[in-house]
Amino acid sequence: MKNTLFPVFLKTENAKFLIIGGGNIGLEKTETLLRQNPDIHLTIVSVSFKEELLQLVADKPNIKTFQKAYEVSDLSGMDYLVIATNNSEENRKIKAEANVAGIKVNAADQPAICDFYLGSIVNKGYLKIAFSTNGKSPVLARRLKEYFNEVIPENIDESITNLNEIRNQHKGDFVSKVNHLNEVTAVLSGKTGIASKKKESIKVIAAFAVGFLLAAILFKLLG
Ligand SMILES: C[C@@]1(CC(=O)O)c2cc3[nH]c(cc4nc(cc5[nH]c(cc(n2)[C@H]1CCC(=O)O)[C@@](C)(CC(=O)O)[C@@H]5CCC(=O)O)C(CC(=O)O)=C4CCC(=O)O)c(CCC(=O)O)c3CC(=O)O
Ligand SMILES: NC(=O)C1=CN([C@@H]2O[C@H](COP(=O)(O)OP(=O)(O)OC[C@H]3O[C@@H](n4cnc5c(N)ncnc54)[C@H](O)[C@@H]3O)[C@@H](O)[C@H]2O)C=CC1
Repeated sequence: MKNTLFPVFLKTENAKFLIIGGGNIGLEKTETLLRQNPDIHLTIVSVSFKEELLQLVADKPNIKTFQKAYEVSDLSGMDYLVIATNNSEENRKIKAEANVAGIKVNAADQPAICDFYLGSIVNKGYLKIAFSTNGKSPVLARRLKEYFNEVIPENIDESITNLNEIRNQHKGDFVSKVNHLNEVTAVLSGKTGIASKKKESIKVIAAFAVGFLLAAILFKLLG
């Protein structure tokens, strides 16, 4: 089993995104990008647009739409491209031209021509988790997102903010700062008795959850 994907978290403030294709998938990907940054710089080029997509972007000056067929000049100045047309031959041509222009490409239903995959995203304020199954089962990525959305407390942001304050106010050198932060977060690491017990119970719960999920999948498959 080989998994060579390298997860990164892109800064979107200054990046320019392009979507080619304004149908169902174009709409889905636009919603996905807007969920991460409502002010994202996005251009959508499409021969025709789904009405819902036009309505979604109507009042957003940061999103530009061009009703026309793709041309290589559309790539000018773009950083990331999501291809979502219904023409896989055209998609391959767009991908090749984008790569020549140094642009990284995602193609919704053609993993073979993707330079990167989109993940299933848990958003809890400053905390962000992205799941990938290396393209093998996107639905499982979505299920994991739903599960962790439920189990991670909404107020995790308070802990992150508190730790950030400790971090910023620390007057010591790098080593003493890391030592201090290690101390205050030791309860999470399993180095204390309480944490190891908690960890054990979490393992048992996780094993049950996975077992339950597998049983449910088997039940569906067989029945
Ligand atoms: C390779 C990848 C490329 C990419 O799109 O980036 C890809 C490819 C394909 N998806 C397909 C199907 C489905 N995709 C979803 C959902 C999502 N797909 C996403 C990502 C990815 N999908 C990348 C790999 C991610 C990874 O590594 O796990 C998510 C996580 C993120 C996002 O899209 O934003 C998003 C969840 C969003 C959320 O969290 O809600 C569902 C379920 C649903 O819609 O509920 C189904 C149906 C069930 C199923 O098949 O599992 C098909 C077959 C199409 C066909 O059969 O025709 C292909 C093509 C193929 O595999 O050949
Ligand atoms: N809709 C879905 O849930 C899924 C769709 N797919 C696949 O993803 C692809 C896209 O799906 P949809 O968004 O549903 O299709 P769609 O037909 O709704 O949208 C495709 C859009 O691309 C535009 N387009 C086509 N050629 C173009 C070009 N040369 N330049 C600019 N725009 C162009 C069309 O005008 C149209 O608006 C299809 O290949 C489909 O088979 C795969 C999995 C699920």
